[in-house]
Parts: sequence; structure tokens; C-alpha cells
Amino acid sequence: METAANAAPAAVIVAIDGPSGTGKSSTSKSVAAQLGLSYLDTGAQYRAITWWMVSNGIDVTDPSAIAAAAGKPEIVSGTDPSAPTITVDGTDVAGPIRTQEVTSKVSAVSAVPEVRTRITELQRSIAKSAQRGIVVEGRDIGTTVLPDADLKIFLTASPEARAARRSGELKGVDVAATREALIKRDAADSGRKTSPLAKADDAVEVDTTELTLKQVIECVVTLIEEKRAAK
Ligand SMILES: Nc1ncnc2c1ncn2[C@@H]1O[C@H](COP(=O)(O)OP(=O)(O)O)[C@@H](O)[C@H]1O
Ligand SMILES: Nc1ccn([C@H]2C[C@H](O)[C@@H](COP(=O)(O)OP(=O)(O)O)O2)c(=O)n1
Repeated sequence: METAANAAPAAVIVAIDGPSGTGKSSTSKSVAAQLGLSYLDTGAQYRAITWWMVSNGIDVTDPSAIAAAAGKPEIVSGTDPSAPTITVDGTDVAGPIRTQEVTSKVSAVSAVPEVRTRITELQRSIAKSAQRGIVVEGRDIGTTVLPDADLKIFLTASPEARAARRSGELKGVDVAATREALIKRDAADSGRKTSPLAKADDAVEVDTTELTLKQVIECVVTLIEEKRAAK
């Protein structure tokens, strides 16, 4: 007979939100891998639907055109944190969704309510089917997608730290230009009507400006273990 001591831990749902460059993806992937949980990058889903709109000639300055097309692409996310995947209608789009063109258009596409409804449903069904639990990262996970998550984290960092991290990834891109682009995208994501980027009232805020990635990961792992122990 299985005892409490050797029973599998109950599934745990973790929501990690915050602006761009605060460390959501790197932290979430590593934490999920360490704890044997699934991992979902919701930004990649919004990027994927944006990529599809651009590739299919949809005018992304026209919310009604975006709304009319929102149900068309089939977006599939692979949730293994050591090898996350994203496909649109069967095509691997992991590379194309990271282009500057998609990055500059994703806020407009993701502000359209029909897009959010579609992607939110997909996210909830993925979270529900994760048997051991999942780390879901994005902008509105704690507030809208999974308001009953076991643990909500809101990561922040100064614009300077975030821009330095991002321009370190995009070789040759100017830090000042990166900073301006980040601030513009955060303002659009925080200012939209439908489920804007926001900290849930019950989220734990972690300012990562002066922390190493390793310290952030350790902090989140500790918070999850505390939640699991209390379950
Ligand atoms: N605490 C940290 N200190 C230094 N660099 C970090 C830290 N957290 C993340 N990074 C780096 O910053 C970049 C952006 O991190 P990422 O996880 O993609 O952020 P987000 O998903 O919030 O946009 C990556 O290159 C990552 O390795
Ligand atoms: N839950 C989410 C996740 C992302 N988005 C939108 C808003 C973001 O600017 C884009 C891209 O998100 P992504 O996490 O890939 O962005 P960065 O990694 O910070 O560059 O998608 C959203 O509206 N809601």
C-alpha cells in the first residue's frame, strides 16, 4: 500500500508573470526541469499566432481582421522543459517567432479579445492535462488564465537590467534601442483593455535586478517546495 511518505507529490500549478527580460522563461524552464513539472511559454503562443497572421497577409493594424482570423491557426505547444516546442498547423515555428518583425507586432495581435479567448482556452486545457503539475509563464497567468494557481510569482527588474540582458542575447543590438523597445512593449501590454500585464493581488513579487539567475531559480524552487509541503 502506498504511504504518504512515498506517494507522488500532488500536482502543483505555478504562474510566473512579469514584463520582458525579467527572467520568466529561463527561471520557469529550469524550475520545471528540476521539479519534474511541465512548462508552458505563453508568450511563444502569442508570437505563434502573430507569425501566422503576418505570414497569411492579415493586416495586424486592423483588430477586426485579426479577430476574424483568430480561430484559424492550430497552435500546439510541447511542454517538456528540457525541449519545449511550438508548431503552427504542423510547422515548427520556434525560430521564426523570435524575429524583430514578430516582436514588433505581437502586442497588437495579443490585445485582440478573440485572440486572448482562444489562447487562454488552450492554456487552461494544457495546464489541466499536466499530471505532475506545470509552470506557466506569461503576463496574465495569475490574474486571468489560472487565478486558482497554487503559487503566483511576479518577476520584476529595472529597465536597464532587462535591456542589458536582452541586448546580450541579440548580438550587436544597441542597449538604448533595446531599452526603448522594451518600455514601449511593456506599456502596450500593461495598457490594453483585456487581461493586461499585471501582478495578481496574491502573487509574490521578486525583484531580480540584483539577483543572479541561479538565485532567482533557488528562490522559486523554495517557494514551490513550501507550497507542496503545505498541500
Ligand atoms: N537574474 C538574472 N541575471 C542575469 N541575467 C538573467 C537573469 N535572469 C535572466 N537572465 C538572462 O536574461 C535574458 C532574458 O531572460 P528570459 O528568461 O528570456 O526573460 P523573460 O522570459 O522574462 O523575457 C536571458 O538571456 C537570461 O539568461
Ligand atoms: N500571457 C501572455 C504572454 C505574452 N503576451 C504577449 C505580450 C508580449 O509582449 C508578447 C511576447 O511575449 P514573450 O513572453 O515572448 O516576450 P519576451 O520573452 O518578454 O520578449 O506576447 C501576452 O499578451 N500574454
